[in-house]
Amino acid sequence: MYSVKEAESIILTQIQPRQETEKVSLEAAFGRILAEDISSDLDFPYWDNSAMDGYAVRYEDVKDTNPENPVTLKIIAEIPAGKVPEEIIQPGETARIFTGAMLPAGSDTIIMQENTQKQGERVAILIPPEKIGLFVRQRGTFYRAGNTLLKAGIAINSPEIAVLATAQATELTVFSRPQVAIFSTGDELINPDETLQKGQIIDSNRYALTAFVASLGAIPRPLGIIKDNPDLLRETIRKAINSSAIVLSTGGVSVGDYDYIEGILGELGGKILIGTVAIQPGKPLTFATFPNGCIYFGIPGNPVSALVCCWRFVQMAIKKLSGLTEYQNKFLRVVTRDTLKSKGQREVYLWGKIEIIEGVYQFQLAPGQHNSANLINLAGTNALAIIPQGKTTIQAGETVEVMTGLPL
Ligand SMILES: Nc1nc2c(c(=O)[nH]1)N[C@H]1C(S)=C(S)[C@@H](COP(=O)(O)OP(=O)(O)OC[C@H]3O[C@@H](n4cnc5c(N)ncnc54)[C@H](O)[C@@H]3O)O[C@H]1N2
Ligand code: MOO
Ligand SMILES: [Mg+2]
Repeated sequence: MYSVKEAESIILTQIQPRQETEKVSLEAAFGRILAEDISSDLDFPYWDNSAMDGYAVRYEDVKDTNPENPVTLKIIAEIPAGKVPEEIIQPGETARIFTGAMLPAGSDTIIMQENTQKQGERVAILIPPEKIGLFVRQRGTFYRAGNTLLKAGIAINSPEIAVLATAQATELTVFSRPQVAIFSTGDELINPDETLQKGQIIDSNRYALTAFVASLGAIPRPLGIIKDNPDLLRETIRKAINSSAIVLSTGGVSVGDYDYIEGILGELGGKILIGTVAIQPGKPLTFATFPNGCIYFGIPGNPVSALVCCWRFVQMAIKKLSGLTEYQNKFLRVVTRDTLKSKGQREVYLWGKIEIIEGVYQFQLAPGQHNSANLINLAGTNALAIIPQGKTTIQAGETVEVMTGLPL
């Protein structure tokens, strides 16, 4: 049995970022992972421009002005945004200017309108600027042409979309989304639209895992419920490993007589690198690789175990494979409002919520039973509190390590 850290390292070692890329338009780039470094041949700002509606002045002219005896300047031009100024500001002159408009030659400072008083063709500058260059957005001060703007391996969200638009990257190269096959195993399972007969269980894992995979930007390929029948399982697994980058099955990985997954993976040429992990819930996690590069996660069937394994292990695997540079899980140390208990044998993950209470993050256990079959109180959670192996109690008020960012 591997520790959680050992299992994490075994899994990550096997996963290489995919090489397949595709071109997408800027409009279709949101949520994708950039596969090329982006740079621009434009400085940003593109040219010196005004940060305020006001007057473009020479600092020398106005630095000693005051409200009692203001300097007045002759207005020789009006420069709205978009206009290229032709006039050169000489001593004693100014130009009316608006936010975003190009600075006229000769001027070096902007006086905001509120600190002036217009007097026909002239304007009185009532308050001196604190420094030369005030309210001028100088060319190239945010970005110099030719440098890297965005690095390959980042997720494209709204801020990156703005940068890409400004860099005129109307078509860009992103990593293509990996396909993830998903199926549930078990004779007892039925689909949610079927009538429950005695002894049966409604398949929730397939739906949970499909949503989980989609939330990571990969393409889920749900393959349904497969009976605990070695021939059916073998055929399904064979097809899945030949058509997907990652395969996720749930159930059939423990020590029961109907737990066939591990044996079949071996028969099909899979290399089983993990059979059990000292994690609760989720101990019978199976991890295997195939010669064609396919990665297989045999995930325990209990619904909470299934999602905890996905969050702890499959999440980073999908992220790394998808090309994301930041694929590691995120951990925080926060105060727990509840006392957290463990038998001490495995690393225990308790589901709950981190909430901001009086401005500080705190962890609160999900109410109800903490049982790996209780998927009901998993709803609404956003974090897993971790009790290290060997530790039995973390008292309310103490700090606990919490894994955040669950893609629910
Ligand atoms: N003798 C032992 N028994 C068990 C052990 C053990 O170490 N020794 N480990 C337990 C742990 S921990 C877990 S977790 C489960 C894992 O079991 P399997 O992965 O083999 O899964 P199944 O036996 O097929 O099912 C377990 C449980 O989960 C329900 N299930 C299965 N699939 C679904 C689904 N798609 N949707 C909803 N619920 C599902 C299934 O009905 C069972 O109740 O083994 C323990 N046993
Ligand atoms: O490890 Mo199992 O996943 O507790 O139910
Ligand atoms: Mg079983």
